[in-house]
Amino acid sequence: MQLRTNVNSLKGEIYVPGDKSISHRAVMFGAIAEGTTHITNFLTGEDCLSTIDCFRKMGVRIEQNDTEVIVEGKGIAGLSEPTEVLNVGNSGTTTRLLLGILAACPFHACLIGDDSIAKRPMDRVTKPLRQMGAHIDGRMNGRYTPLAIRGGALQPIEYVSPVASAQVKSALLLAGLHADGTTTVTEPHKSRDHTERMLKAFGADVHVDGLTVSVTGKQRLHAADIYVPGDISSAAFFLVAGAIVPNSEITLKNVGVNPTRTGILDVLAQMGANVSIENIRNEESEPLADITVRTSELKATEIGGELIPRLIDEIPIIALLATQAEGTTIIKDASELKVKETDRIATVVSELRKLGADIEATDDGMIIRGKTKLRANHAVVDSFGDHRIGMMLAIAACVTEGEVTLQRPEAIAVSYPSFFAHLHALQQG
Ligand SMILES: O=C(O)C1=C[C@@H](OP(=O)(O)O)[C@@H](O)[C@H](O)C1
Ligand SMILES: C=C(OP(=O)(O)O)C(=O)O
Repeated sequence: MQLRTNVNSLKGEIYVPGDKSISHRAVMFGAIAEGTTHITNFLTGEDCLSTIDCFRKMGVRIEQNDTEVIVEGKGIAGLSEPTEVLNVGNSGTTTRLLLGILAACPFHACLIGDDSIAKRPMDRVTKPLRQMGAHIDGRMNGRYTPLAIRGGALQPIEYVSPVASAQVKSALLLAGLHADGTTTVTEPHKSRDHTERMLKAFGADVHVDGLTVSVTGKQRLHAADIYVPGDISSAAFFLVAGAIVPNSEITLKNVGVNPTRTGILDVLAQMGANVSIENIRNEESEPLADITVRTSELKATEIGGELIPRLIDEIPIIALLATQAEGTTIIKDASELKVKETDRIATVVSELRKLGADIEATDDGMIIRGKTKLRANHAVVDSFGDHRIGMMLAIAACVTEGEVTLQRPEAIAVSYPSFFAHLHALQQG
């Protein structure tokens, strides 16, 4: 696909699609709850459709009409043994959270995904789930898909996770809901807390104490109505675009601003971006706001430590932002990037270099020197099948002089099917 380069201005108002993390959870929790769950502003990205497909294969009735979803929950005991393999597609969240649910189900299920999923470590959940009593087998002793699981009676666990991962935390809490006692998970830094918030909305007893979360076992969930806020990880592409493209002003409406997800806003502020956040509402469950960004003079910054889990999926687009900031930006403590849809340290560095960026990989992040005028002489860049790399490159092209072709742009539909429609609308604005 030929990308639009050297864009003069981006102007307008965008409603980014629903949050991916929250959409997955709404379907999963709805499926194992008792009663009918109504979901609005659901993300129709491929990852969330994989989650729906897996639960339908276990006998759950799910009606999906664009962004409206109705889940006929049957309770955990109402799931049935799938006659087909469960295909998680490209979705790490589906794989890991589903394993947590299946650990409590007394039947056999097989999980497969695409080539990217087959490279991502699943032992971070299969090991503790085995300790709780689930029978799991798979390639490389259960490290990689394909995986087979037979769940059943579970013991609780007190788990100290080596990584700040909401997927690990959520998988163990979901298993813990059905164990015989109290399960606790402690993480090194706080990861996104959508599971904790949504379990409460489904009537569960969840206790949060700093970095430790606990659930008592043998709990039942009760159906809830869930409104999914706009995904800040999708908004991030236009927050950066608005800051770096000349003559721009973009308002992003109804964006989720849960504090465990707003690291990107902290970084934009540190770098001097012209961003205003208005109309913050709904703070009890999942807070929302309208965010406006205007073209900005940017300065370099350092990003690491507890900030990393609060912006982990935004690092590719933050790397682009740093190429347009004066000075040296250092991103560290981010080795988790190596086990995402691609090794995002390697793919960000290789593809931005093709556009002339001064960027180098380190063991746990990258170093970016700015400000660089990006230029391309018929460059061919590649998403490598990673949606966030694809979107980052489309925004990079907006500030590049020359011609840029993007390979495998279709990956973007994993989390933001209307991305190019929104980008074009802002170019007309
Ligand atoms: O729980 C979630 O919904 C997610 C958690 C994060 O992964 P990790 O748990 O691996 O950090 C994030 O990168 C992913 O996009 C979604
Ligand atoms: C890492 C991501 O998702 P997942 O782990 O669900 O594949 C992402 O969306 O950037």
